[in-house]
This record gives sequence, structure tokens and C-alpha cells, in this order.
Amino acid sequence: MASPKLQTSPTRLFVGDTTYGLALVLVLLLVFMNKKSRRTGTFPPGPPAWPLLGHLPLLGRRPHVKFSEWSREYGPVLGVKFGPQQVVVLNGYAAVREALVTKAEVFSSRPDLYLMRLFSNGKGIGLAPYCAKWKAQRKVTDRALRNLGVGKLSFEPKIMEEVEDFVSAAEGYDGAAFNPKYHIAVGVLNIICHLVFGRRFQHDDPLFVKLYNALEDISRHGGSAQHLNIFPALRHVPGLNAGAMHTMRAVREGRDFVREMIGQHRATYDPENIRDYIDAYLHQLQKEREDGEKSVTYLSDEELEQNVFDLFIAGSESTATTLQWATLLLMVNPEVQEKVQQELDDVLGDRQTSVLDRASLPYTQATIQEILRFRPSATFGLPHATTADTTLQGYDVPAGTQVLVNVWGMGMDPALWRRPGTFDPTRFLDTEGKLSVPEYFKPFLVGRRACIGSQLAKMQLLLYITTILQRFSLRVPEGATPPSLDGNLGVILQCPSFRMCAVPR
Ligand code: HEM
Repeated sequence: MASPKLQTSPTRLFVGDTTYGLALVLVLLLVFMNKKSRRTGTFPPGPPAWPLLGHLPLLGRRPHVKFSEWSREYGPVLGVKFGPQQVVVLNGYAAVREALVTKAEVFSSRPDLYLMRLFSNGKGIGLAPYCAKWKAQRKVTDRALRNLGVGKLSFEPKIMEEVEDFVSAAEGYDGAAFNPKYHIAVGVLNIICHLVFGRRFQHDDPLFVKLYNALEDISRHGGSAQHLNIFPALRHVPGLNAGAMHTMRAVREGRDFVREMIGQHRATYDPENIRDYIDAYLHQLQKEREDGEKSVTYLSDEELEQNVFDLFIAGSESTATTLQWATLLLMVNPEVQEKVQQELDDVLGDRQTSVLDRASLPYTQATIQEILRFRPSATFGLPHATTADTTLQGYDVPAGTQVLVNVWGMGMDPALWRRPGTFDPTRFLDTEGKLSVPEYFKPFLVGRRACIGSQLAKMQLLLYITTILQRFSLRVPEGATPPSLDGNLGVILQCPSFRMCAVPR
């Protein structure tokens, strides 16, 4: 059979052109879609997620441990989903540095989460988005803390007053078992009262009790309302909004207290005698209002109220919990405790410690670093958010992505830390016994949102721990079993409740 003759009729040509045209459009579309899917395809990797809930059902009770495990399989920059929200979790210092330092301009904001709005409504230092208004709050606060001598010798007596109060309380138990939590918490709270209000309170003062209870409630109920950050609509479901309601009430009570104290300060304000943080802020506010050249000030009464509240929220529980962990870890590691005591006896004798002694107490300093590494109270710091499309370690991270830093994971990476699960202060000493803190250890994080109170926190840890160990040996009560050292992750990594004997030395 003769082969059919190729015909090139006009119709065929048209059909052929259409086919080629369609094919071309298809190819272009595929190229475009491939580009688009590569965009989402280069979002940081993570394990397969559940429909609707994302990775939430896989996190368990210790998400910090789970993220560390996943990062060993998928790399230090994890992409996960909390319900519908895409979240990036950073597990290694290189990624943390690139995000929070090198690309600080893009990674320094905070996500717009339901509970964060309840707390601060975009105001203050800790939870506000990264913008000119936040920068002004951070600047005035940084400067005030410096001028008030935080981290320096002049602030020491205020801390020591509370340390001595703890010592008296512990002496009162006369070596019998007690839970140190309350005695630590009231002291730490009073130190922030010194800083912001210029005074301390008796523990049974109704005002102080109100503040203490408000902060306790925020911690307890705020931790149990986290699901509302992911599914805010659940706040309308009766029963599921109980945590948020309690948190709101506690926030209101805490705010009332702060407002009252600010009112008292206004009434007694003297520009020649700046007593504390509130005075320092009022001073700067007045200066900026009077400054004829500037038409705008980002400082205001509402911002001051939120800043004060933020200092309490961010500074009290984190420090008190670290001190609780410190007493627990020293109690269950008697050999570490004895070495610290030996160093204190050799260097200080009966003399009280001072921040100036830091350099002569390398083992003690190493022990404090190890406490911060082993059980970092601020396990995930505070959440960050990106303000523009960007990249991190080669992955795409879209604008508005929530970014968490696994501070716990940074201290537990087996590639960087030998036997990370062992409590061993000597890892922070060099071969000559001098303190040596690696660059990748950052319990207060880095960059523009790094902890504003790190100097105060370090000072408190030093003065509390050294004074307690100079006066007492901490012992597990006879017949008692020490608690698990896992901790309970709420807003922070809470130390389990435990009792100890403070035996006078
Ligand atoms: C052992 C005690 C403490 C630890 C472990 C700790 C740790 C941290 C961490 C990891 C962050 C998050 C940084 C980030 O978002 O990148 C942070 C933020 C913050 N901390 Fe601390 N902190 C402690 C004590 C304090 C104290 C004593 C104060 C104040 C009196 C304080 C005030 C703040 C504030 C206001 C922020 C938010 C800073 C901002 O958003 O610009 N912290 N802290």
C-alpha cells in the first residue's frame, strides 16, 4: 500500500500551529509552576506533616528534644507546620547567627499571635514588632539599665539584700527539707521592683502579693492557652478559652499595679534625682516632648506601662526558674557542689562575693554556664518573625514566617558538645583551668532582640549561687528520691517541684 501523501492543507497547518502553540503555553506554564513549586520546595525541610494539624501531634511533651532529633535528620534549619502556620525552627548557631545578626533587619520582628496581642497589643519591648517605636523603647530601656548600674558594683547591694533574705529563710528551716521555689521567686521579683520602682516590698504587702499572684497566673494559664496562638477561633468555644480568660484577668491585675506605681512616681518625680527605671523613662519622655526640633516621640505613658510589665514578665520567671534549676542540679551533683565550695573557700574565705571576683572564680563561673546550657529556662527564647521574603542557609523563608530558636538544642548538639546529656562544668574550662565559653553558646541569644536583662541575670546567678554555697551544703532529704530532670515545658522550661535540705556549713 502506497504511503499516504503528506498533505499540508490550511486546516492542518492551523491545527498544527494550535498544537504547537498549546505545547508552548504548556511548557511556559510548567516552567513557571516549577519555579513556583521550587519556591515552596526550598522552604526548609522537615518530616511529613499531618493534614490540618501539621506537626503538632508529633511534638510530644518535649518539643525541644523532638526538634533536636529532627534536625539531625533534616539539618539545622527545620520547616514545620503548627496547624496552618508555617514555622521555621533554628537548631544550630550558624543558622542563628545568619538570621539574628547577619540578616537582623529581616529576622528581628515578632509574630502577630493571639496571646501576644493579649499581653502587649504591639506595645513595649518584648513582644512588639520590629519598628521605629520598638527601637525607641529598647534604646531608652538599654540606656536606663546601664545608668542605673545594672551588672555593675553599684547594683550589688540591692541583689544582696534579697540573697540575704533567702539565706535567713533557709536558716529558718534549720537543715529540714523545704521547697526553695517561693523563697527564690519573691527575691527575684523584689530585685526587679528595685530596678523599676526603686524599692522592695515586704512579702506580705498586699500590693506585692497582687503582683506575685498575677505573674504566677500568667505563667500557669498562658502556658495552657498556647492552642489559641495556632487556632485563634477556638477562643469562641466555651471551655477552650479558659486559659486565655484567666491570663487576661491576671494581665489586667498586673497592669493595674504597674499603673498605680507609675502614678506614684509622677507625683514625686524630681529630674535631679532619677531613682529607677520609671523615673529614667519619664525623664526621657519629658526631654523629647520639650525638644523643639523633634515633632515625634515614640515614648508614651502606655508604652512605659507595657515596658515595665515586660521587664517583670521576661525577667522574673526566667531568672527564678534558672535559680531553681541551679539549686536542684547542685543538690543532685554533690561533687560539683563541693568543687565550687572549695574554690569559694580558697578565693574568698568568709568574704561576700562581688561581681569583681568573677575572673578569680573560673570553676564557679563554668558551673553557672553549665546550668544555663543544661536546662535553659528560655528554651525557645521569644518567637521571631520575618518582615520580608528572605533566605536562610540556602532555603527560602517567606515574609511573615514565625521563626523559633531552639536554645536547648544549641546546647545539646552532640557535634559540638562532648556527652551533652551529662552535667559537667569542666566543659567550660580550658586546659589551664581558665573559663572558656565557645562562641556558639548563647543562652541569652544574639542580635537586636537579645535579652536586655542578661547582665542583671548573670549577676543574680553569681551572687545567689555563691552565697548559698558559702553558707550551706544542699542535700537530698533523707529517703527522698530526686525528681526527674526533664522539666515541664510551658512558656519556659519549668523546674519540677522538689524539696532540699540546706545544711549550714
Ligand atoms: C536567666 C535569666 C534569663 C534568661 C535565660 C533570659 C533569656 C532571654 C532570651 C533567650 C530572650 C529572647 C531573645 C530573642 O528573642 O532573640 C530574652 C528576651 C528578653 N529578656 Fe531575658 N532572660 C533572662 C533574664 C532577664 C531579665 C532579668 C530581664 C529584665 C529585667 C530580661 C528581660 C528580657 C526582655 C525585655 C526581653 C525581650 C527583648 C526584646 O524583645 O528586645 N530577661 N531573654
